Amino acid sequence: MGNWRQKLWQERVEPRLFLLTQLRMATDALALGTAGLNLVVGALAGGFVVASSVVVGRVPAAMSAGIGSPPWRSLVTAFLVASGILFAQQILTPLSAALGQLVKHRVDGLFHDRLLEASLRSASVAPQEDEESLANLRLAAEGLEKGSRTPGDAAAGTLALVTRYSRLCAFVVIIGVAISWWAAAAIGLVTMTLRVGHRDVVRTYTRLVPVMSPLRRESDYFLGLGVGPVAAKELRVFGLTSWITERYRSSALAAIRPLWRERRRVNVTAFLWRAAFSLAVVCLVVALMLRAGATGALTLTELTIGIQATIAAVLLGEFYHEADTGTQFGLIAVRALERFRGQVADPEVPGGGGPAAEAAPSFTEIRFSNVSFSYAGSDRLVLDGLDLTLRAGECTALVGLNGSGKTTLVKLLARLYEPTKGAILIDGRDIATLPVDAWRRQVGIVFQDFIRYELSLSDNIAFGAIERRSDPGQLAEMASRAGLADIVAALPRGLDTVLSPHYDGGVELSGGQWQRLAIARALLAVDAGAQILVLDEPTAALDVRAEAAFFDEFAERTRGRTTLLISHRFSSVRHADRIVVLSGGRVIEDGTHESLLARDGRYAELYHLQASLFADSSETEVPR
Ligand SMILES: Nc1ncnc2c1ncn2[C@@H]1O[C@H](COP(=O)(O)OP(=O)(O)OP(=O)(O)O)[C@@H](O)[C@H]1O
Repeated sequence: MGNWRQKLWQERVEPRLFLLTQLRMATDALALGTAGLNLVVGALAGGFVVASSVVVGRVPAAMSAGIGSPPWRSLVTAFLVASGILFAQQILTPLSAALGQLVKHRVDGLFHDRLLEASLRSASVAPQEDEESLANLRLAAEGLEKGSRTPGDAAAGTLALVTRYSRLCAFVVIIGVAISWWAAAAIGLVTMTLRVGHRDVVRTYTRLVPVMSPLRRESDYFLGLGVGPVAAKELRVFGLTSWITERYRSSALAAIRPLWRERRRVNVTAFLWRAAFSLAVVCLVVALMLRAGATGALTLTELTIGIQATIAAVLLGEFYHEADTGTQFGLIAVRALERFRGQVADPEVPGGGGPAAEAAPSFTEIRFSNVSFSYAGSDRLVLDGLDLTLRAGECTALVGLNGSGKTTLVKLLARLYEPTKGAILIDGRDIATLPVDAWRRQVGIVFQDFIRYELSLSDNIAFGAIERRSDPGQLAEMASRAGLADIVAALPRGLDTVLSPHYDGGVELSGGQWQRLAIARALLAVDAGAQILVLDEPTAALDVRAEAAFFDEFAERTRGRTTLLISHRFSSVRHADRIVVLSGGRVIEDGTHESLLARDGRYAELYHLQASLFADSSETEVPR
């Protein structure tokens, strides 16, 4: 297919076909009913032009024959018919708008489902971190978040076009029948010339959306920082309030500038020739009609019909506010979602389609065999031929400098990404061959950047094994194991308390309390059958006493579990059965705390460095 044809197909035809299927699925009868009603509303406009022209045509005879005469009565009849049509238009137009709104909401509801399904369908998190697919996802969601220019608007707008175009058809046919088909064709051409011009302006603006969106994201970000609670403290403490205001102003201006430039271009040049052409044709047609009227070739009724229909038709050569913004901008989201769906087809996640019910086997070891990995869009190998064996029932600690790849290793273990090279094997079987959901149920993780869900405390714990949500006893037990018993007891609604001050009766927890909650979540996963527990910096926000208590409890509770512990705190790390040091994407040291100290390598260097820092400080905390 030629380039322009492909573009035409992708930009105009495909999204419309998709919309039509959505209309059918969501609103079969409703869409058909609305389209039928809109057809009637359009036809009524033509009927009114004819009826009101007949009224004008009958006035001279009625006036000369006088009140009560047959011409007078036929004038009254024509007037009543015209009034009836006007009345019907007044009733049906708002009804059509209301049905259009119903269609909009139904299609948007469907699109919401489709958007969520597309966003969550990928087993890997790569699409959510890939800038190109993320941009499509944002474009698809943008309109829905604001509630305007949505796919529903595109659907309702498409139906609204039925009114406008049926009105135009009615006027053209009326001119053809009453005056001449040449005049009808000329007026139809003028209307469509003006109309296409207006619609193309909107289309030009829609092409700017992908350009403006990233620019607007920056200004939206500064606005969010300025008005939201997240940065409120720092902006004030660091004296950044005027700087933020200025950055918001300049980024907002930068975002709107492409639109201003384009608006000047299309408004000044493109309209001039269209306006001149249209004016010339309309003047010619009206002049010919008046001449025919003057010579008696047209009756007064025909002349009135011709002039009324011409003016009404030409007025349709405009921007359709109820249809054009919706159809043009709403289709952007439809196209963006289709592109995103293509990008998350995700054939590269092996085992992803397998039956989730197939349980992952129990195992004696997990082996990272020659595993290499680099993130999409980067050539840098974060893991570079890594070999590591985690033995079942053992607690292995992973240490290394910032950026050495510890969290990345965990993400591969959870199959959020697949290795670029090599494999992760459980007792020799590649985990990529297991159904991804079944495998993930084997892994309970506290991520370093765990999520603080603005939901109830019990939901925050239950997310570790959602099927246990209805077991408050077990959720309370997990809270207690993670050291939250006192907190729960003090909360107004106990486990049901919503953890956000933005809700009535909601509360905010401290950083350390949130961390305990994330730990409770992972403990629930383990209780529900996960064989591997991963803790990425689990005690970073805990005070020294809480950390010590956590590890005493932790050692007790996780005995016999396969545990992977990532921490920069050597006081935590030394509790592990085995310590592995990561550097340059590989394991460079492996042993117990004592053996690694005796070896006097990287681990010993980092340990002594941290110990000396604590010894130098006035704090009494030292690595134990
Ligand atoms: N989603 C991502 N996309 C691209 N690069 C990433 C992504 N996540 C991490 N990286 C890069 O991968 C490297 C390893 O990151 P990782 O988070 O695994 O390190 P880490 O050892 O856990 O660090 P830290 O001790 O600071 O938590 C870093 O250079 C980081 O910039």
